[in-house]
Amino acid sequence: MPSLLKVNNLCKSFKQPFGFFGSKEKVAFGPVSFTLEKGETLAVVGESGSGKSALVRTIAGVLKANAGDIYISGNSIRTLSSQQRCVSVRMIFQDPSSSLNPKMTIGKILNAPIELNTNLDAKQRHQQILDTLKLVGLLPDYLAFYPNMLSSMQKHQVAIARAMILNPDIILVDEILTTLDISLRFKIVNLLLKIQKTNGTSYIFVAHNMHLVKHMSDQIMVLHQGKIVEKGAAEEICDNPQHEQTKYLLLTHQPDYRK
Ligand SMILES: Nc1ncnc2c1ncn2[C@@H]1O[C@H](COP(=O)(O)OP(=O)(O)OP(=O)(O)O)[C@@H](O)[C@H]1O
Repeated sequence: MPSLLKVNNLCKSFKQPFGFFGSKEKVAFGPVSFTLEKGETLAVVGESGSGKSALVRTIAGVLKANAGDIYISGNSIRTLSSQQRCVSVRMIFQDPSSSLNPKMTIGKILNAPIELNTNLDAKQRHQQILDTLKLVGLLPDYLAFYPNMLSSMQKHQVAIARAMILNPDIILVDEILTTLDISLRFKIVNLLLKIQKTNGTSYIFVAHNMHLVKHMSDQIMVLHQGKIVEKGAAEEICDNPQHEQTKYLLLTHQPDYRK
């Protein structure tokens, strides 16, 4: 049986201005290869600029790869329509506060992806929105609220609801915990784990901090200057790191409860 997600020799580089008229290629990451199975969490860790966000943005289709292939359940994403891709893979962006449109109510924010990507009628869409709000622990009253009326925690819950609204197989989570204090971080991690248990969702979880992801990930992949320098079972990587960069990340980020 094919893996839920297979990433094969994926590469991304950006053109940067060089000299007066020239340009040069800046490699963001690659070549990167890995697989992700149903219900599994892969943490992508690395120092700032190591290519983590560019990698998940490329998998989400926000950025176009320069080379390599992505397969979902054995199908190349080149053969999938943008709707099929949206239903399979959703992304939660780095800062939920700025990624929620301040001019739209929560109801409209959650309705947009279903209206764009499914044939459900208004009643069915409303029911799906209510079910998803319940899944993330928000009351139906929030449908009429605007993002500026929500706490930081509630904005994160809405961002998770927006990612879950189409019940995707894979959610890409790009460093959403950095703006939260420790107790809220654990609440969000617990919410993501609860959703994974009930819906069988797979996560690719981008983080700086290895201690934070140790207990919520099945695998950890360490990126350094765009290359995978270490990859394996989360406990094994944290307890017995082999690469200097992994050792450095473990040393520089102490467990959160000690901060
Ligand atoms: N839109 C862009 N244009 C040009 N270069 C970019 C662009 N996006 C990223 N890069 C470059 O690609 C490299 C990887 O960036 P990326 O944002 O993926 O790193 P990161 O590991 O997610 O860092 P951070 O943890 O700080 O978010 C960096 O050198 C960055 O400057």
